[in-house]
Amino acid sequence: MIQIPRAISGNRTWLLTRLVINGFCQAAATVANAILVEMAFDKLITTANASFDNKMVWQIGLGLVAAAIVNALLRVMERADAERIGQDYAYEIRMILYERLMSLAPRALQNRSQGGVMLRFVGDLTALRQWVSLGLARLTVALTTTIASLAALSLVSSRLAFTVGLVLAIGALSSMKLGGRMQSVAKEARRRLSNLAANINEKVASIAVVQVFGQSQREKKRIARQSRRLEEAMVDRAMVAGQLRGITEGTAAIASGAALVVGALEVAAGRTTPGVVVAAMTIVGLLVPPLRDLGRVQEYWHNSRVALQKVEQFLKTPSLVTEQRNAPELQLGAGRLEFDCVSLKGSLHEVSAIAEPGKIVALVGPNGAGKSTLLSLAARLIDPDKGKILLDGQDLAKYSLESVRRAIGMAGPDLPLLRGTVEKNLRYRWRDAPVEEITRVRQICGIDAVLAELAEGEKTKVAEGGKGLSAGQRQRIGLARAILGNPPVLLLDEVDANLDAQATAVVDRVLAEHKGTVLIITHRKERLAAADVIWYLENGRLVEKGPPEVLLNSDGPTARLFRDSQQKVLSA
Ligand SMILES: Nc1ncnc2c1ncn2[C@@H]1O[C@H](COP(=O)(O)OP(=O)(O)OP(=O)(O)O)[C@@H](O)[C@H]1O
Repeated sequence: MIQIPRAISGNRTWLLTRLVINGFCQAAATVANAILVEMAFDKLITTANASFDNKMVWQIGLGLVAAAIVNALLRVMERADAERIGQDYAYEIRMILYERLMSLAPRALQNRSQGGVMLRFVGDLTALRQWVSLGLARLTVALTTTIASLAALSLVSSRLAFTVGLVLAIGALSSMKLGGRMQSVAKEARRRLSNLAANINEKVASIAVVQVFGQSQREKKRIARQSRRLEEAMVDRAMVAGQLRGITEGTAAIASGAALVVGALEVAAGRTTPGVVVAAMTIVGLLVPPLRDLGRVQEYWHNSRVALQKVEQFLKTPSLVTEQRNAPELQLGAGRLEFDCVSLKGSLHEVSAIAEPGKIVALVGPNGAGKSTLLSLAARLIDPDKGKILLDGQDLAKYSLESVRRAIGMAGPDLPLLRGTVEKNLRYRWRDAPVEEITRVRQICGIDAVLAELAEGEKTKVAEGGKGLSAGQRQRIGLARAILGNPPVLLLDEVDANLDAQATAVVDRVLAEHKGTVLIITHRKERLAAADVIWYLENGRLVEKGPPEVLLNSDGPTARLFRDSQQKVLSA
């Protein structure tokens, strides 16, 4: 199980140390400010008439300006360091999440909502970053500054320091008591945001379904309902956050008042000067901005706990593919692909078959028979529960995933084009492919004809999934992407389903010219003629295998499947 790094570790420990130093420096500037205020009060204001020192006024004035500038600069540095520490933490978790995402089998991800997964990368990371940079970092500096300033004050008047410290401590305790409530409202707000995001994400992806079935109004009502619920949860959260802020602001005001009252008593008792009281109030005044921010720290903390839980849950998703540590590279060979008693729960049962090098195997069978699963196993998009898959005698499970994928080319509806240019998609498998290889692939897949139809040729922009191109154009680019580099094994999943004769001709050309072994899933009888052998699957079992001329002319399940479908077409 991948461990989530601690918020403070590695490089971030140094950044936090810098923040602590910054806190001490802010305390020093605050205390310097307070001392100057005390001097101004005791030496100039209360004795102004006796001996007014013009030079001292200037010195104190300049000192106050210098302290203010230093404080402002320290706040700028603090903000930058706080952001750095939060961004660094978010970066580390983002990379862990991405690595995990890439190690998951597409099938493992299919059971999760896309919106939910997106939220891990956007909302949850924001919550974690906010906690570290706006919560933890702020807390560190504010605590350092407060403790150091109060310690300095206690040297002049311990009673004043104690009074201010006590009020601040009571304020902190009362805001902590609200923590439990904050946790539940933060969780609820997060849950509702997640529901809304998942729904909107799905509607964006399936806009045509909503429109075709005339459900726009119903879906609008659903979004409105979810938005209202989110609004309520957010207002609840804001109310608790407001209460927390009220407590911190009230605490600051009470601390000021308490310093004034206790200071008055101390002055009356002759234990301190009015200047010290004013200095104490100045310190409280300077502590107010950081304390005000602290009101939100708990909110950030609770948001981050919820986010962390979600991130942990995501990291625990079973990957369905396991790569051995330091797995060696698979050696490329002629492309002999062997399934040795392969089983996958719910999909395949003890499938054993060999695709000989350079042969074309047509996978046929009714829907849900396990054909696509067999291709996914060959590409190691999923690992079998039992049995082995061997490529040129090498057990795929023992070799690095990258080297296995280098040996495999794959095309089909589950492998859409990516956002970017046509060229980027063509070269996706091999960025620096030599011109001759690109030319070969372009020729086989009829890419030049596609480019001639596009205004900007290779530079034409493609949206996610290849939107913006016709199904035939997408199919050709997808095929070209798969055969680039001439992989020893080519896996084609219904690449010509529902396409015209021109598109079918492209598949014929690929089958004729590709030198490696090909496994092709097809529901077209004419496609079987090009195959060397047919594997017929049903209910996850390999029921029949043999050359097409034998299987299609026997009374076996393959012949029955095509006879039945033909009859259905004729009677329709
Ligand atoms: N993401 C998934 N999680 C769990 N089981 C799945 C998943 N995808 C498919 N299956 C199951 O695996 C079995 C085989 O499905 P598969 O898609 O391999 O069949 P197929 O022969 O390719 O079907 P079709 O011709 O409809 O594409 C089915 O019972 C299906 O329910």
